Amino acid sequence: MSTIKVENLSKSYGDVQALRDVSFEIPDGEFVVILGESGAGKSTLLRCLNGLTQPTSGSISIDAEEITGPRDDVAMIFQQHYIIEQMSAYGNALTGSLNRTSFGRSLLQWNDREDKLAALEALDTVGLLDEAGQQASQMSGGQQQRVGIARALVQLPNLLLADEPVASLDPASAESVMGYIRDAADERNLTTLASLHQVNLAREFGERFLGMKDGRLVFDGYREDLTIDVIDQIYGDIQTESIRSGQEVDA
Ligand SMILES: Nc1ncnc2c1ncn2[C@@H]1O[C@H](COP(=O)(O)OP(=O)(O)OP(=O)(O)O)[C@@H](O)[C@H]1O
Repeated sequence: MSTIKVENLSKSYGDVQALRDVSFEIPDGEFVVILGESGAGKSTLLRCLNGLTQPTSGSISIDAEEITGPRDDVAMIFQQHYIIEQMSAYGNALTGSLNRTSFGRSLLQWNDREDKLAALEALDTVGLLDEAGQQASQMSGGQQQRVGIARALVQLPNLLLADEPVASLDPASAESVMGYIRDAADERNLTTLASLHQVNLAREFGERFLGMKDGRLVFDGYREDLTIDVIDQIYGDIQTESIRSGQEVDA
């Protein structure tokens, strides 16, 4: 539920220029997929958006307010689940309210009624309401990732970021988890940016696409504009050979 404006964003790590003069705007509620080869700058862009990395130059604003560090209303889903294995799915989801509750209270589940309702609603969104009491360690990788999504939703974010959220899952689980992320974003009209390696998944779930190469934004457009030639431009020919023959693609 936020408008994002990225202006002339650059980031260098010593001699490595991870982002080069990247600019774009995302209107409220759009679902954006970031594509690019390994090292193209996708994670750096997401880390700048969640305030964990300071850009070398340029700026990012959310609803006209410049990002200067981590914010409670920006949630991130990672490739690794980072969930607490000994805790139930419900307990893990509740930790998303940490920004509103002390960690101790959250661990003891002394949360407000609203937080508990938010946790149950989020578990419902990711199809895990019936498994709310199940210990996370007993769950599959895909279920654990859905718990991670629920936790991000309990944070009540205005901006949802996902860095390779399905990279460690098998193709069927990856598709299912992407579906849950998309549904969660649609239900809550959440502005979302997700980086993905799998071009086919990106085309299935993305609304708008940002293509990155060597730290530059080389494509910004919607599904109908994401042609094979554009994918060639982002990845080179190897990727698209498999797309043409209809195979699953992993960048
Ligand atoms: N903390 C860091 N220190 C030094 N160099 C870094 C750091 N983080 C990223 N880089 C470099 O910046 C460039 C962009 O990296 P980034 O992780 O943003 O790319 P990416 O597109 O997310 O790649 P991947 O898909 O492999 O995660 C790469 O050359 C990478 O080696």
